[in-house]
Amino acid sequence: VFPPELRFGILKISNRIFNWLSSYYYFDITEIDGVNTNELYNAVQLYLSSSASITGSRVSLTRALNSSGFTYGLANNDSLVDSFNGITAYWEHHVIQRQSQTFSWRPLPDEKRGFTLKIKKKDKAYILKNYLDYVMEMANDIRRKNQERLLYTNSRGGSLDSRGYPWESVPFKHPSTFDTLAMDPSKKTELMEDLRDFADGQAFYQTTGRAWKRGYLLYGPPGTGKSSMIAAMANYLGYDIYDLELTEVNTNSELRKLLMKTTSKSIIVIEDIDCSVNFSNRKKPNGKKQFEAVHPEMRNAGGGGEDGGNTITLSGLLNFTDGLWSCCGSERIFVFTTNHIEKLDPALLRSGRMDMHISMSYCTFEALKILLKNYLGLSEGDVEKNVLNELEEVVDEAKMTPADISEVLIKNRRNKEKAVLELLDSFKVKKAKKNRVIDVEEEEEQEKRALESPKQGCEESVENCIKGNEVLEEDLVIN
Ligand SMILES: Nc1ncnc2c1ncn2[C@@H]1O[C@H](COP(=O)(O)OP(=O)(O)OP(=O)(O)O)[C@@H](O)[C@H]1O
Ligand SMILES: [Mg+2]
Repeated sequence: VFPPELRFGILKISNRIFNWLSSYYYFDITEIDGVNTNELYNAVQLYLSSSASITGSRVSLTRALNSSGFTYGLANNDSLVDSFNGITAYWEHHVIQRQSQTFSWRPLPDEKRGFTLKIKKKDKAYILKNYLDYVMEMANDIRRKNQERLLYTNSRGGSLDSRGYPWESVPFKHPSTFDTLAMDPSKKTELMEDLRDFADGQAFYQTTGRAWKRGYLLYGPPGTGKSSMIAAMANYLGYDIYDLELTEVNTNSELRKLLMKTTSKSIIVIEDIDCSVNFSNRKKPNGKKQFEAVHPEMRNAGGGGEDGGNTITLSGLLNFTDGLWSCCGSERIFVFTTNHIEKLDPALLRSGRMDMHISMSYCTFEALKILLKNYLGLSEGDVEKNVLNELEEVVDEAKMTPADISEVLIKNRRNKEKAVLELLDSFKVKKAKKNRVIDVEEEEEQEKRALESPKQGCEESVENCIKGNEVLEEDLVIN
């Protein structure tokens, strides 16, 4: 009816009248907010997935690759009513096909998704203040209760996915727990208490003005349970794991972006930190510390600035764990692992950065008892007294890792007695080998000393002689 030039104006006016007459407010929660993924969208989806199953509305069912459970979701373009403290909230899910893009800096998903929340105007203040916080909290709870934790990796390098996310994730299902971890019980209890204090310590961190984060350095020989310990930590606290592959990160700013995209209640892991970075090249000619990632192109790319050049610098890594950027989220744990703690820069080790240094070492008798219980179901009383005594005698000197021991136990697990005896044999063989090596080394050392001694004596006498002359000369000058 109306001419085209009037249509837009009339639509605008009619919208205003409608809004004025309507007793409802509408809030749009889109999946992608500008360039970033909207966390509220994901939370609403998860929260409604629990309510949708109750009200019997139409739901969409998904099961992610490798996932152990189904995820319910509000079906496309479906709606649902939820009530919160006597207030009614209407949710609607929109899915619109996106028009084909001619040009975009970043590819966007084919569908544009979002939720619309409809609430009475009089409830606006209350809903905005309490309800949305409640939705976020419930979503976090649901995720934790599902026991479905995620393991994230940045193996794609610096490239982002269609939702602007640099991390890829898979469901995390490592079965390691503190019960299955063989280590000194007192150390284990100390660590578990520390983790619990951290997770419950929001108020403490707030009052002391500290960022709510904690750093752990796990060090020790290969096969002593460092990676298993990280899995146990994640399972104990119900946190996600971000496994940061430093060799895939090209610059400090990329590192910072990765950090910004991690969520709270997570463990950020850098495994084998001494191998991911080139320590031979830490000192720049001008004396500044350089911390180049071992990356073929980067080695050729050369220096770069202290920050933001072509390489990751030590200061970039320190900022990542301890600087202002490290608290862009909260409740985060940093874990570094290494086989060679002596190779690490002291700046990385100081408290505040790595709050706890945990040594994972060769199997002790206490740890052995845990392995026997877990692998063979044998308690201390089930093993013959003399065998147990022998095990206790040799275990420390044998210097076997829990990984070596678990191999012997797995191989013989059908016959428990044989498994224990074979383990004892392995201990003895290992101990004997070690003693032989020590004997040979000592012999070699003695031979070397014998060969060097006349020469040493000669050199010493020459030195003394020179010194004597110097003294004489000095005396002469003084006189
Ligand atoms: N302390 C331990 N308690 C129980 N099992 C262990 C322990 N240490 C090692 N294992 C077993 O040995 C295997 C290897 O352990 P893990 O990968 O945790 O060692 P790591 O210290 O991370 O080694 P690396 O330094 O080579 O990365 C695991 O599958 C685990 O079953
Ligand atoms: Mg490991």
